[in-house]
Amino acid sequence: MPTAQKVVAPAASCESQPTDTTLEQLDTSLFPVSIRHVAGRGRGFFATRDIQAGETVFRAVPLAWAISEDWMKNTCWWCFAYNSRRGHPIKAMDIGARSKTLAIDNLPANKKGGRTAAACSRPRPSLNRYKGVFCSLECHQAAIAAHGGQEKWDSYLALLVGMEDEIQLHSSQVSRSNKARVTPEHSSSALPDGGQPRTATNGPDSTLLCESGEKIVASNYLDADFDPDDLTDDQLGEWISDVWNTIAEHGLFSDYLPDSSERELTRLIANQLCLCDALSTGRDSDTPATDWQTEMVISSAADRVIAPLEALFHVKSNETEVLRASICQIQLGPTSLDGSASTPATIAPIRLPWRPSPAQILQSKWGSSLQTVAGSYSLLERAWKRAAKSNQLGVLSHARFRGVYYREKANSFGIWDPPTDVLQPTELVDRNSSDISYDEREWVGFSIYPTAVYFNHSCAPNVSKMRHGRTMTFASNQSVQSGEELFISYGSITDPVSERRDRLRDHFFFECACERCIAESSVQICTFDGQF
Ligand SMILES: C[S@@+](CC[C@H](N)C(=O)[O-])C[C@H]1O[C@@H](n2cnc3c(N)ncnc32)[C@H](O)[C@@H]1O
Repeated sequence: MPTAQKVVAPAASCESQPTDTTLEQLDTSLFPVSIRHVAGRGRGFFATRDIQAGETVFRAVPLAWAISEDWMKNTCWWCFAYNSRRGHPIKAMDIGARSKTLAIDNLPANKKGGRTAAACSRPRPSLNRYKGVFCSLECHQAAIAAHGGQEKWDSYLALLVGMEDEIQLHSSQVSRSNKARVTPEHSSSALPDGGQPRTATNGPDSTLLCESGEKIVASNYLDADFDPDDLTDDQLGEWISDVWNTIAEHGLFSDYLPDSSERELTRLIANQLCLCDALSTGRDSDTPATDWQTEMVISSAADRVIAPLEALFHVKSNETEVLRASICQIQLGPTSLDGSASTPATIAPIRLPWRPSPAQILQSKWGSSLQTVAGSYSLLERAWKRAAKSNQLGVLSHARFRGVYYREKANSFGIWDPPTDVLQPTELVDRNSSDISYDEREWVGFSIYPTAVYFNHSCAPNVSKMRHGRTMTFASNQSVQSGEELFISYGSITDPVSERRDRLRDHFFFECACERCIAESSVQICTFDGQF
């Protein structure tokens, strides 16, 4: 999301690979669509009958969302109504709750503003307020209901305030450096090499410094037969989970201050976790994921959303891809934790060769790629602990956090004002006509529409999106024949092919293989058949 959030993006991603039979079950008589598997693109929406231009083909309500930090006072937290000039009248924190539960710790202050002695060992009361607003009392009530009642809503606000407090605290502490540092207990003295900084390794020809000070040519220690692709996502997921246990236990990356777009994503994750818990109350957590997907599509027709809570625990392929890409580098780390550094890392098929120490994680190149996500998790975890009545918030774990993070990273919809798709049907006729510029619209946040995850992208889409309040409606912008695939666009489509494809790669991590790109490209396009 950090890079992708200013782009109109689709929700996406399902982590389990359902069979085609299951996908066919997603047919719903309420919309003229079914979801099928298509070679090269994973799943997609298909027309189940001839569709006229302008017909509604699908509708979705959001599961979670985050309002941009810049427009919090101007955008209704519930219905996304945007008022650029005056903002909205009802402030989330003015309605009763602040004095009761929002202060992180309602400590008595003495007359000079200091705290009493008894209070000194306790956390400071919050100086921050959550800036979110509502356009009406109805929206405010709807938000409370969605969270499962006043107490849970107040706790959620306390969490957001806790995040502000942590950000403020860290801004002052980390203003000089936004990089993760090795804290004393995990510092260089804990390194197997006795404090020598280890050379970052870049690949088979890199060197690293061992305990003995001896430089090892890493390529000597690579198993020539090893192929990271031989490891399944589950195998990698197990190892990733181990590493994250170390990260969480030792509070690694807590020095890292996420930037504003990462904070927005972190707020969205907080929102999703709290809403999921509220929505899941009383549900059978053993319900298979595919049944949840079916239910999600059907409930979408009734403008309801249900929470695919247990789906968060499946390892996401984009998370394992990150590891797979740098797996050779990881194996080049200090070869053992017991000091037998000259023993080459052996590659076990199921478990990777070593569980890195905190210092090794901090210093490894792969570890630094975790900085953003682990730093954001650490921020949320601290805020979670700070929040009054945090037991009302449900459970925060790195598995849940990672589940949402990797699932939604590139798969949210931008919330724009005005709320229409940039591309209108008439503009499709003449692709040379100037696009309504994204600059003419305001990006006020982003949201997750889990039932709309199956729309694939085309640079000549036959479906346009229109947001009505929080509901996203998908309508055909041309006539579509039964059996044809329905495509939306994931952003502006008026750029030249190379720019369009670069943007999709950078923001959504795939090579566009739409018909228009193929027709306009001289290069061979590789397609992807997997799924997030
Ligand atoms: C929002 S998801 C769409 C649903 C997805 N096909 C699935 O099965 O989960 C976006 C993903 O679909 C695939 N995709 C969508 N449009 C594509 C296109 N034009 N060319 C290639 N792959 C595409 C990419 O893998 C992309 O990451």
